[in-house]
Amino acid sequence: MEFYKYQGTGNDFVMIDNRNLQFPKDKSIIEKCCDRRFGVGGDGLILLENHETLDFKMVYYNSDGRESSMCGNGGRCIIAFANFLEIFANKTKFEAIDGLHEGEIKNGIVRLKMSDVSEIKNVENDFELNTGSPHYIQQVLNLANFEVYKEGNAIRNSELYEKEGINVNFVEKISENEIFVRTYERGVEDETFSCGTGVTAAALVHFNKENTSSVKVKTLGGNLKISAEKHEDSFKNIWLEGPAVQVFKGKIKL
Ligand SMILES: N[C@@H](CCC[C@H](N)C(=O)O)C(=O)O
Repeated sequence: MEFYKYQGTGNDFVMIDNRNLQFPKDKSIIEKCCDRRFGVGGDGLILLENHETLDFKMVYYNSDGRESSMCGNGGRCIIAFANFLEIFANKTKFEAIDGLHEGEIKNGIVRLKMSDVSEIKNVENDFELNTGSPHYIQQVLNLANFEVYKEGNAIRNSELYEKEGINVNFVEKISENEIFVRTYERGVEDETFSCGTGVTAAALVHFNKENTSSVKVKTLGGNLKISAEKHEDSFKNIWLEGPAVQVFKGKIKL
């Protein structure tokens, strides 16, 4: 079966055109495709499928082989893939697990409209919110030397989150206009180079504190940009923007 590999700021995905519904949605096959030693390797696997009224449908699996909630970088990568497949030229609308998304592509930069966010909860000095996937936000200093795996794994497996899991983001403010984010991802159970729904969550917490509406986000895999509109306690018109690149293509032996 033909596959493509995409990366969005280092968050990497096995991408499959499943418009003919030929891909076997089997946990162990997906897990093996994402395995970096026994398979192609990726933080997740994404299927592009037909949709009755929109341009396409996105089906996302974490590297543990389980279908999961929304993936922001994966959403940007599937927009680049749909553009490559000539499903649309500049602007698109597609369905993902959290609902309808809009997307745009120009000069290799992909913009994805995220779901509205209605609530940011305080958890002691930290925050919890859902940007299509559940996220925990902790602000730290000296993030470059922070033990993301150890601390992220402890929060993700704490009594509060152990059952459903959560993605854990550590955030350092660089300036009013720039933050640095590192993420421990649920379902990968490791730090990834970037997490789109995670940087979006970190940006919304930053907007609340700084009273701003746009921020540049540095991740281990590159830079992203988030903008949003605040309406009382909720955020709307949230856009995640950055590069999404096709890396190679090949054939998977199933
Ligand atoms: N890499 C993602 C997040 C993917 C989903 C996450 N692992 C979960 O299970 O919640 C992103 O870019 O948003």
